[in-house]
Amino acid sequence: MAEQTPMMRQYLEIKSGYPDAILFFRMGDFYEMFLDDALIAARILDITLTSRNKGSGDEIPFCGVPYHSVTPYIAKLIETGHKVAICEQVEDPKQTKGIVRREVVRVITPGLLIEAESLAPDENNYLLALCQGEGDQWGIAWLDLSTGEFRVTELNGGPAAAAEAVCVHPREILLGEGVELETLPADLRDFVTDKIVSRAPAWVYERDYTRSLVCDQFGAASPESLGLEQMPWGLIAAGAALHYLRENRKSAIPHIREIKVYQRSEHLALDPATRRNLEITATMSEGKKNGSLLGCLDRTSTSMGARRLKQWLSYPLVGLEPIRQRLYAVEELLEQAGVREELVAQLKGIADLERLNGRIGMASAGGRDLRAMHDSLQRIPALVDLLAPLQSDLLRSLCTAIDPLDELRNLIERGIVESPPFSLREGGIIATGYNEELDELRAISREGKGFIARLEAQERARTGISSLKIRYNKVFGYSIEITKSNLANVPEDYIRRQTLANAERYITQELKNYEEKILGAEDRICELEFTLFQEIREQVAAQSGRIARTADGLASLDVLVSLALVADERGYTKPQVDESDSIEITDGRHPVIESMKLGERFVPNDTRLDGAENQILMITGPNMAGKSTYMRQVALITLMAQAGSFVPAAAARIGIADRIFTRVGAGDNLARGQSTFMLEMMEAAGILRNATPRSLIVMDEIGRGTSTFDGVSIAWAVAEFIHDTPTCRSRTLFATHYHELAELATTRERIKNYTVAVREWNDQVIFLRTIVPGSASHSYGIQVARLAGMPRDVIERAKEILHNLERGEYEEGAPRLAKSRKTKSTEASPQFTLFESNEDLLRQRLKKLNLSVTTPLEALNLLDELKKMI
Ligand SMILES: Nc1ncnc2c1ncn2[C@@H]1O[C@H](COP(=O)(O)OP(=O)(O)OP(=O)(O)O)[C@@H](O)[C@H]1O
Repeated sequence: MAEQTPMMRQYLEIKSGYPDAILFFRMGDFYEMFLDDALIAARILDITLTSRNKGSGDEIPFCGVPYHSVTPYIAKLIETGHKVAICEQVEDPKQTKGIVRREVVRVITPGLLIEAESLAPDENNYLLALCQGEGDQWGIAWLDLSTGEFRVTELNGGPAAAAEAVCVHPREILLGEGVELETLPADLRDFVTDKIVSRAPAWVYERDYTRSLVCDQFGAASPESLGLEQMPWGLIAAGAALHYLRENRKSAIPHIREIKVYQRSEHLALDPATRRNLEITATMSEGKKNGSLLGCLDRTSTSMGARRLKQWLSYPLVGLEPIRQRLYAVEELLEQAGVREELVAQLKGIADLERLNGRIGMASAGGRDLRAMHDSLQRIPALVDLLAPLQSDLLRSLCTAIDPLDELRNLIERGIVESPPFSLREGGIIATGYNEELDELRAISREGKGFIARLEAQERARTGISSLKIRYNKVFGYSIEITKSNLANVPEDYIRRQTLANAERYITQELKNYEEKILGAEDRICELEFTLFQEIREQVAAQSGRIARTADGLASLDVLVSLALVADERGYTKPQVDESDSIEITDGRHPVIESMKLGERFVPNDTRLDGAENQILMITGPNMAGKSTYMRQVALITLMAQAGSFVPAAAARIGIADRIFTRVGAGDNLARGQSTFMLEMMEAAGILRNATPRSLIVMDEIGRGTSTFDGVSIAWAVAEFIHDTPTCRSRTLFATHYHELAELATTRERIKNYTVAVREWNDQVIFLRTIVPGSASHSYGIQVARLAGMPRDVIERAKEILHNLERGEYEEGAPRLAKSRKTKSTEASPQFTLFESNEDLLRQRLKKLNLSVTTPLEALNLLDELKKMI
């Protein structure tokens, strides 16, 4: 770098402190970027790249954006994963000799965005800090700077930590300097790999330092008083997040006032695969809200409500009482249709108070933000009146939490004009009557303007020049403009100020005097208005705790109203939630498929699951019959009930589940070097390890990713394990194309067979979509292939092959199934035992019998068993 002008030296010095950010270097009305930053920014922002010292061999590439329209440029850089450091001039250039002092006042990172334009209204924007503790303990802290939400927890093991991180869905992840991604547990590494990872210095992850940061931020004497005594790693993660925040934000964050400490066991556990498979908040194929459960249930009126609904569906409850409270509230809002409608009308007029509160707290809110706060608060008294007569505990407590904040509303009403300008520096924000001095200055300015008009008329009369005009211009101030043709009539006391192509501009002493008075007053007005505005904003910020509580109450209210609305429109019913082990659903429907109205009427189905007789429902049935839909519908109804929603069924009793597991379909994870089948087995293994008798498992075609014999053996053994293992014994929906598995119901008392009814007609299959007891005899795969438009020749040939296979015959060049396999494998491997005839099994059973030690009762039982086998 040859050019070392003082300015460039200053730039390089500042830039060296922010190597991983694009430095926006303020120069007058522009932010300039230099060198590599300029190359990156010019490409992403599509702006012109130029260079200093052109042609000298020491060219310095640079580009710039105007300061007043910087937000979209920053947003674009952030969107593409960059950080932006804003470097301002921190002294008045007019008062400075030499180079003006500059400082970075803020670093904007993806996880620390607060600008409304850069944030999706119905999505939180989280920064997640991870800290690995001893014994594979993980501290996780996550915060949304835009709303002030801050949560912390601790988890045992990489998979659990990864599952939580997936659920939080952060925009940015914070790790300690030196923590190599390769050393993270596989699940976490996978999660972190394609995310934006930022680093905090390693020394930050130190107990005393983080402890003091956390206590300081939340005004606590000790971590104990915050409920963090049992979470040493959570505390460090929280402290690291606060450190990062302070380093980058460089200003107070008063709206982050509460730290919510939670345990994973407080919520229905859903592993990442299950969240994906059940399409709870996003569709599997496109990752979109539309088409997911959230999309189907979201009728909220505010962004706060939309975000809260997402949280409720992401974190369903397991506590009976809180679930019931939500359900009672929805029930009351469902019954009170009139109140509900009026609540919706009020809620629709309420802005995003959480984010407004954040911007006000961080002193980045403008006049329009304050006014939006005012207009929202104005709706609260009516809303509270509507809520006051309602009876349910939850609605009553929301009614108390929602605070009309009258004095704040009055303050803004008195202080801020109805439609304030965007800029804070150019006046026009503060209402008349709010401040005496301001009113006086405005009178002077107004008077001055009247004077100008009078002077213009007076000078026209004096000179006889009817085209004479008094003009104002930012550089030259006021002047009298005379066109060239009238110059002969210019009086002697006019002093020339500026020459234009067709005119001359003059000043008079009188005009100069007034100019000073008016412009002086206008400068003072802008200054005073800005000060007054800041004072008002600070007074509002001082109440950020009350605003946060109100916003929180409104968000929950909005969700409850939305749930009631959907329940009403779609005929959902209130589930009876209890601590039994039953799931009993009458006429259940799949909420999303039903709402899509695809042309086919949705056929409702019943479900009965329990720990005594109906633990595992073994569902066989043709392709395309509706097995997956049915199983997902049961899982979704359970999840909805535990989130506090009514459910798509005529009646439902839900014994609370601690976890829902799904093993559905198969997706490759080539990045991790695992095959489809490997992944399927890993997921299944995870389920068998973690499921409890309170869990709900959905197993859809387990084992189909390998050969038939291997697959059926695995499926069989998995079903047996779930049935026989006391610590697992979960309520299970098990769909399979291996019709052999239906045999399990004869030997396992809690396995029941179901199938999806179809009608055969003219070699075609008609799906009736009804789940009935019994098992299917074949899959109708070929008929489905025909429906899918497979060439007729292929269909005919497939039928021929199937026919031969079913008769145990095979022809040269055609597939050989059981026979070929059996001949290859001479020894009876365990999987073949499944297909041995009942006679073989009978023989084996009798062979093992030792009559000398068998009691008469045992003999009788055995006889009974053998009889059942045939
Ligand atoms: N109860 C129902 N009422 C109406 N339509 C249904 C119902 N259940 C499923 N369907 C429709 O049938 C289609 C196939 O359902 P699904 O995928 O559940 O079948 P499947 O038995 O799991 O098939 P496969 O075994 O081939 O995976 C779905 O796309 C859905 O639109």
